[in-house]
Amino acid sequence: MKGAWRAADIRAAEKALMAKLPEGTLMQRAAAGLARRCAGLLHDRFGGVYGRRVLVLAGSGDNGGDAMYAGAALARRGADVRVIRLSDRIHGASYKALVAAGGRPAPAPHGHLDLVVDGIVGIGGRGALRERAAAVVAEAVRARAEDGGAPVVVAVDVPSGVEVDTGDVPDPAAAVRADVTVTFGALKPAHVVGAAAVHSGLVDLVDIGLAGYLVTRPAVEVPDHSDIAGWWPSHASTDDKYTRGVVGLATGSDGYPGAALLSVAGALAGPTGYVRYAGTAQESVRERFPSVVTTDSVGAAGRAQAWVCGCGLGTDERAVGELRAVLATPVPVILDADALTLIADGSMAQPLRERRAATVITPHDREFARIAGAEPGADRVEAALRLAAQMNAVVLLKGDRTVVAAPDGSAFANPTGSAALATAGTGDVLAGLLGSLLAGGLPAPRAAVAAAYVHGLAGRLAAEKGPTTAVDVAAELREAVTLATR
Ligand SMILES: NC(=O)C1=CN([C@@H]2O[C@H](COP(=O)(O)OP(=O)(O)OC[C@H]3O[C@@H](n4cnc5c(N)ncnc54)[C@H](OP(=O)(O)O)[C@@H]3O)[C@@H](O)[C@H]2O)[C@@H](O)CC1
Ligand SMILES: [K+]
Repeated sequence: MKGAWRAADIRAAEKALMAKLPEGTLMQRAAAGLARRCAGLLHDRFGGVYGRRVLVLAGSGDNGGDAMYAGAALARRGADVRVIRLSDRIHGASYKALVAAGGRPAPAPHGHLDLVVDGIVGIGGRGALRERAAAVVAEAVRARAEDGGAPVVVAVDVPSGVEVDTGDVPDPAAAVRADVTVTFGALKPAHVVGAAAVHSGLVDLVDIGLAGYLVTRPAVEVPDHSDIAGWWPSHASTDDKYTRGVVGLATGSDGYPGAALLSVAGALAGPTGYVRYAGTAQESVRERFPSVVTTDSVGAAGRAQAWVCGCGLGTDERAVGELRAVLATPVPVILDADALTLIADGSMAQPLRERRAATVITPHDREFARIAGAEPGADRVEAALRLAAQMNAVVLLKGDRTVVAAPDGSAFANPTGSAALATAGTGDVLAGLLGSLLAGGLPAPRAAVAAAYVHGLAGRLAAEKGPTTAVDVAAELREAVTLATR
């Protein structure tokens, strides 16, 4: 698990570390790491640094300082380095070093470029880029498009124009879109959540010795393969289908039988051996998945270790009764889609409050708004945490980088998201998989994180093969589980 810290926490750690080091050491470490990464990229793409055309965009703070010191290092290796100074007040020592190494000031982006180094703003940036910087970024984007996608864009610490602490991008047209972001000391939320995560491109973390000085809890954590593999319920040879956990699905309706099938497909790819389906789509479920035991209602189904409720369930009287039956069970419950619509008017407040086992809700932004009264807004992590605390439930807030927030204040960002998942029915697959993980005994936050991770991988695998439907995502789940858990 990697943590991401907000700017204030990074600054506090930096201060504590700097107190033990000679002045300027951290910037030298950061700039050296940045120069190394830039040289590596030039080497990979163009075979070397010598003669390559590099443009440094330098803002008024230390972010510009990092960029100009790195530019100086590249100039010393023979690169043709120009710098656009975006403020009258720029980091003096690094500018001098750059000029001494052969770098030259430039008024505007001009001609063919191989590499742009974005040192406009780092963790000191606030709001959308100011006019001058925004104009240069827009001009660089236009020139890049005309030049067939060249140059490579490297953001220093964060892509300029994003909100570091939230991952929001107030003006996407005027924010840098990086191929690679070279960041220092620790990840920041902008690298892992919201639109800013997409603007960051590949994120490369340079160690500057900060780790031991980050004493606060990270704002958000990011799982990797080893977390998922470590958490995934393993099967002892003595397990039978019951000890592996039974997941119950109260999903689908006459109007939406497909949602039942997709949620079952998701559940079958999880670690549990036994899936019970309770609903009006029993016939299609049995036909398509003969191993699933079906009944027409939650009341008639036997026991389960977790219930999934809502995907395609509808919002009629019958659906309300099924939701009440699910909420009354003493086991973990996932509320998705129509179940979220049904709880939005507050009519289920009491049964929800009375639950002792975990509740997980899986809203997209509009469903979130129905429950919370407003869309998540700029700070998706904070919004999800607030709702989690308010409802005493784990919130899985869907998005390009799905956020999982728990009532204990922990928050996670899923790194495997894919735009391919923004298509009808993928949420049903996710809910089924999540149900299986809960029935398999994972604590709710981990189950939600692991389900989002594997589901995201499946989305990517499906997208590699062409236009993606929820059926394609379900079909890739087994492969995704194998990849994530080995
Ligand atoms: N922390 C660490 O461990 C290390 C940090 N290091 C580096 O330092 C960086 C932080 O440097 P920093 O504090 O000087 O701030 P930074 O991000 O350069 O920009 C602030 C300036 O930008 C301006 N500005 C603000 N918003 C703006 C906007 N929307 N549009 C346009 N301009 C805007 C604002 O101007 P002002 O409001 O003052 O006019 C302010 O002066 C950090 O990201 C990393 O690269 C490494 O060297 C070593 C280890
Ligand atoms: K930057």
